[in-house]
Amino acid sequence: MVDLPVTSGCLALLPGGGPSGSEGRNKMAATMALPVSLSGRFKGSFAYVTIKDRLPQILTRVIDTLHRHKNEFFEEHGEKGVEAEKRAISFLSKLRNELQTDKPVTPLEDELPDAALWNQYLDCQRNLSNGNGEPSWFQSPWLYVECYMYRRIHSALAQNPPIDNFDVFKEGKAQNFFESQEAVIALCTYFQELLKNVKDLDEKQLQGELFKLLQVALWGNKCDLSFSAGEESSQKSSPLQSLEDLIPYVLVNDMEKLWSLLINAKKRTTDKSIVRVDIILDNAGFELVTDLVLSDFLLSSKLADEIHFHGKSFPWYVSDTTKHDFNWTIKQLQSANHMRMSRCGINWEGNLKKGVWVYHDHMFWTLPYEYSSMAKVAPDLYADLQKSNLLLFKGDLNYRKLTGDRKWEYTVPFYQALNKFHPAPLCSLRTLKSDTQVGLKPGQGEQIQASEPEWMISGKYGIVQFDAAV
Ligand SMILES: O=P(O)(O)OC[C@@]1(O)O[C@H](CO)[C@@H](O)[C@@H]1O
Ligand SMILES: [Mn+2]
Repeated sequence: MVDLPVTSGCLALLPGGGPSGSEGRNKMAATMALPVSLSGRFKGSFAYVTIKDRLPQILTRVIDTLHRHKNEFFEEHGEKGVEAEKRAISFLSKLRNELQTDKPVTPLEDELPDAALWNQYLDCQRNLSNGNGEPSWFQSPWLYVECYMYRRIHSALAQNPPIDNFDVFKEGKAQNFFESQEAVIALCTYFQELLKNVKDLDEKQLQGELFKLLQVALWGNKCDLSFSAGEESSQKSSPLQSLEDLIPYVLVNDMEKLWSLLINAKKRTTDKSIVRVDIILDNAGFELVTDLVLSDFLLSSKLADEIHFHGKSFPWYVSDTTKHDFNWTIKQLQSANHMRMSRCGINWEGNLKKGVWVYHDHMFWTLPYEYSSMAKVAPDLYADLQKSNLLLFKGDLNYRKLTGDRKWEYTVPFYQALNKFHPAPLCSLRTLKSDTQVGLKPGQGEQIQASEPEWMISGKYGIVQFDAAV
């Protein structure tokens, strides 16, 4: 892990920050004020309901999980394990109380490598509040306090050896994987059949298969567990069957642009150059399998030569993928009692060994920053992403961080909401589970709103939204 500069915090909120581009669109983004952040201070908003109801529920589940594992901790570590469990539970109960009573956000007291950055970020939030009280759970930006909660859960465990490596969300992630078994089999079977003749497909057919697997990866994002506050949320039916019916629910559909980018990159590659695609992962379980199938397709069809995966360095937003989840999933597939599934697992392990699949985790992904701050906060990560031909950002939280989690007008161009975050061409594959959306046609949002007030938070709608980074 690199040393991050401790001097930067809430960068996007600093007036005049960031490079000033010569291009017209750049200038516009630099001079326009950013809309206000989504926050629990807007009573009745989705942020408010999440902080009031869903986050305390998640904390209660975490506490229950620790209780349920008490005997296991005792068997593994003796009395020390039980003591650690008690300390972690009391830390988490205190956290839940702070949240529910809208107490000020407190500095982190652990000594993990990112603690200084979090505390710096808090200082910045304090400065921004301009004497309007301390940053607190309901008053501060939703994105900040929600990320902070997951960092405090991490702290509760990390500070309490010998249970410091226990992932409180592991069971839920595994359950989601097992309950999606039928859908995983259907997808692996389809894919293994496709592989048999992938070399003979003409461009039109290749495009058709890419579009299918992109949509499967998009709808795979319905299955996250923080949304259901940890209750089961798995894929029961074949993910390929309903794609046609779901097309009207794809509100922004830039798949053609993705195709052009990939096919042109493939045609331009020489012996020395390679096409690299990066996937900024979201949830483990079924969604991760859809991402791995898409990645395998990109390699097998030679649309890409290398895939780089970016996961989380500690358990995050209940179902997000850590390195352990990534390796666990591939192992599960490998050892499955189903030929097509195990074929997939074996191939994927091979891809990792050959170095054509590379897994990364960077501290930045579990910090509260919006992505427009990446170039300053994590220049090494930004520089790495610049080497990519295409960045695929999976899921809702990534979209919130791409667009800064603000009250944007629906018709604001995606380019503008990215607020100078353009390391490489990028695309968001996301089902809508929070009330922020840009890049819609005039009237499009209002029209859906009129008949379906929950359209932005139900996960029923999705986007494949592309930015060319020029
Ligand atoms: O990023 P993901 O997994 O698609 O979704 C995470 C998520 O469920 O967490 C937040 C609610 O707590 C929502 O904003 C968001 O939809
Ligand atoms: Mn997630």
